[in-house]
Amino acid sequence: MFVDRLIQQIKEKKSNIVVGLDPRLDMIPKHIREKSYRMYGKNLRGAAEAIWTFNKEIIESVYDLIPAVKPQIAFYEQYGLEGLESYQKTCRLAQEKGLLVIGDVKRGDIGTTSKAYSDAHLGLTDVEGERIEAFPTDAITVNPYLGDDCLKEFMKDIVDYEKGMFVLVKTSNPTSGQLQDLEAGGKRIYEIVAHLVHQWSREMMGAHQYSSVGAVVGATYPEQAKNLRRLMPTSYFLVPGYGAQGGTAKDIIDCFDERGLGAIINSSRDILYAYQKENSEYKEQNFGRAARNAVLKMQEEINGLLLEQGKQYW
Ligand SMILES: O=c1ccn([C@@H]2O[C@H](COP(=O)(O)O)[C@@H](O)[C@H]2O)c(=O)[nH]1
Repeated sequence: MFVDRLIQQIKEKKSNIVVGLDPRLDMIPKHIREKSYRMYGKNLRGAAEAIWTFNKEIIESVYDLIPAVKPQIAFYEQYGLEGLESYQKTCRLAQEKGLLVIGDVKRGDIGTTSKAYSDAHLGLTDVEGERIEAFPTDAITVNPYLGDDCLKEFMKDIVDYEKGMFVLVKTSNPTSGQLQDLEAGGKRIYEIVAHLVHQWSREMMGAHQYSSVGAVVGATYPEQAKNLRRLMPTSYFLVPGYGAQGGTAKDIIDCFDERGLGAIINSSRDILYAYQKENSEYKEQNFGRAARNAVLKMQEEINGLLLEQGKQYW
C-alpha cells in the first residue's frame, strides 16, 4: 500500500522531506542550457533536454536522503510533448532510485473525465485491451471541488493499483482563504473538505493507522494545520510552502502526530536552486552538491525540532 511504503522510506532514511522537482529554465545552470541548445536548438526539445539533464543530477544527488519527490507537471507541460517526455523520464528515474513519486497534477473533473486522468496518472491506459502505464507515479494531488463522483474514480485506482492521493484541503498560497476559509453551515470550507477526506481515508487504511488518502496542507497556515491534524487523524499531510514561501520548521511541526509521523514536507526552489543563494559556497557547476546540502540542513531543522518535542520516529 502507498502509505506503508511511504512510512517505510521515511523511517529508513530518517527523513520526511519531499524534494519538489520544479525545473525553471532560467534557473538551470548556464552550462547545461547551452550544451542542450547546441545539441537540440533553442526550441522545446532543447529546453526539455536541459530540464532532464538538470533533474538527473538532482535525483542522483539527493535520492538516498529522502523518501519521495514531487514533480510539478506544469513546469514540464509548458514545453509541450517534449516537456512531458522529460516528466515521464524523471518519474521513471526517481522510481528506479527507490523514491516514491508524487505527481503534482491537481486533477479533478466529472466522473468520466476523472477516470481518464486517473488511468494516465494512477492506473493503466487501455489501448484495444492492452493495459499500458502512461506516467509512472505512486500518488498524485487531486482537486476535490467537483465532489464525490470525481474522487471516486481516483479512489478505485488507488485501491486496485495500491497508489495514493493527496486532496487539496488548505493550500499555501496567499489568497487560499478567499474560498477555502468561507463559512458554510458554521464551518469553514476547508474544514468541510477535511471531513470528506477523513471519510474517504477510512477506505484505504494501511498498517500504521494512516491511509493512502492524504491531504495537501500549506506550511504557511500553521494554526489551520493544527486544527486539520485533529480533523484528519488518519490522513498523511503533504505540506508545501516550506522555505521559499516562508514556512519554517516551527510552522509545520503540528502537522506531525505524537510519533513524529503524519506529514511529508515539500521544498522545491530552496533546494533545487540552493547554489544561487547569496551566501552559497557552491558554484553553478556544483548545483547538485548545493541541493544535497540544502536537504541535509532542512532535515536537521525538522528532525531537530521533532526530537526536542519528543516526537522521534526514527
Ligand atoms: O498549496 C499548495 C499546493 C501545491 N504547491 C506546489 O508545491 C511547490 C512549492 O514550491 P516552492 O518552490 O517550494 O515554493 C510548487 O510545485 C507548487 O505548485 C504549493 O506551493 N502550495
